[in-house]
Amino acid sequence: MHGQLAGLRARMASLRQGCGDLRGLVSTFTQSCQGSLSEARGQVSWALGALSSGGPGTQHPEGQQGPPAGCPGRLPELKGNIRVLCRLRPGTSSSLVSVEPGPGGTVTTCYRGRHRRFRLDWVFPPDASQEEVFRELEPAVLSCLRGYSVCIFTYGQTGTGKTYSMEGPPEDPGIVPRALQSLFREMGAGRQHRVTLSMVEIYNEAVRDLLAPGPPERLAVRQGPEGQGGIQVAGLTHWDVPNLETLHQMLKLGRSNRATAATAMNQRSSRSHALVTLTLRAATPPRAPGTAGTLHLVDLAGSERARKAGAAGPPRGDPDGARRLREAQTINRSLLALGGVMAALRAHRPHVPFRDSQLTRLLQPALGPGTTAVLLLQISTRPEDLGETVCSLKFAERVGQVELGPARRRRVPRSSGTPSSLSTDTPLTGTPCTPTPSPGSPPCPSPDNGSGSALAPGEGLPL
Ligand SMILES: Nc1ncnc2c1ncn2[C@@H]1O[C@H](COP(=O)(O)OP(=O)(O)OP(=O)(O)O)[C@@H](O)[C@H]1O
Repeated sequence: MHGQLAGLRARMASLRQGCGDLRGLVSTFTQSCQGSLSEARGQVSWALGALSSGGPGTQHPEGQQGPPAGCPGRLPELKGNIRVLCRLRPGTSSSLVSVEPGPGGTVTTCYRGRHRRFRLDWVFPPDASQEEVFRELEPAVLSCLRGYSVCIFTYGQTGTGKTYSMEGPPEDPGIVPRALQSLFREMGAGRQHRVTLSMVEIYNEAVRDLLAPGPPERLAVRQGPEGQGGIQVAGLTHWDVPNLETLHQMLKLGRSNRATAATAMNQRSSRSHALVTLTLRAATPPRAPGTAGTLHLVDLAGSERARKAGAAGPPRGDPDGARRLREAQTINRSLLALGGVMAALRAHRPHVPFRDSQLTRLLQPALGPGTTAVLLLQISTRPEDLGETVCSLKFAERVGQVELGPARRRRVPRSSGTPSSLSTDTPLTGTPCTPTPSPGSPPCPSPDNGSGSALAPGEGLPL
């Protein structure tokens, strides 16, 4: 009898535990349904309002502004298109390029006697401040805290200000430092999120870990396990970031490891594509699944015509010139591959050639269904750059037609390990650690266990 009673008690306890688990799940599910419903309601009412008042760009009744840019409720985002912002580099102004700045702004060019007008989601004039540019991106950045995947990438001819917009000088910081500050401010002192960072560059088609404890080595990129999608980068280090200060130090370290060189077009030209990935995993109530948002900040190397950039036809025995030429060729090839991917996505082709370059392979999860992507196009107004300015604008206009679908939040099971970097659905592996890097000296991580971390136009683009 005693034995049977003890058995029954144990079964009762386990049933109670099961009931508790179930209650937790039901309550999270209800909350998540309510959140999605109110988001959907907001989208529908905003869309109806915009339709009845004649579409986007029309005046809203007083006090009834549309949802802020980048928020899921915005009308153009019902289809989840890639948003395209355009920033003009300050410098020689020319009557051949004129702009109507602001939302739904335009850039008009006159090239070889032909006028063309490009409409973009937002146009920033040459005197736009770093603050103005970031204000337009901030809602998208903050949505990562709620589990959305956001990718912001800069694109444009060499020397047009991509790194300036992304990083900015210390006295006038750009998107990356502002985004980090904004995220940490939003999380507040009683932080509910675990933040993880990784940083890679693609130099001459080699993927390198900019935050590796030793000298950056070439990392292998491969497809994730069958059926789980995603990309894996073997040996990539992910770092737990305890605070904003540490994050800034790590980014400074990563930037100093990035390949740059002087060219005829830019004294400090980035010779590689740089990808910074932050994963923000929400701490969750017991037994409930959490969310893991991802922010990808991508500073692409600039497209360049080899001759103009001083990289063409190096005299014999000029190793630097030969190196610049090879860099320019690989940069242009990978940007061409990006154009190919965008063209396939735009046309909803069943096969998207993500495998054509390391850049597109790494960007695959960031351009997947349900992600939010923003392209910041940088252009020059100098008459001698006009051909490339028109080329970049054509590229951007077509990118703006790519539909990724309405943004979706990413849910993760409670017990997952290291957050994935560029992946939305790859299993999480690795040994996270809490580094305390000091400027100039690499932090001391426990790199991945070797099984691979989940990573989740120039001339004539094929669009
Ligand atoms: N909005 C701006 N205000 C002030 N200076 C700017 C601005 N945009 C660019 N610059 C300056 O122009 C120069 C080139 O900018 P930057 O290095 O950011 O170009 P890039 O597009 O990243 O070039 P690359 O592709 O060669 O790396 C820098 O000296 C930068 O400070």
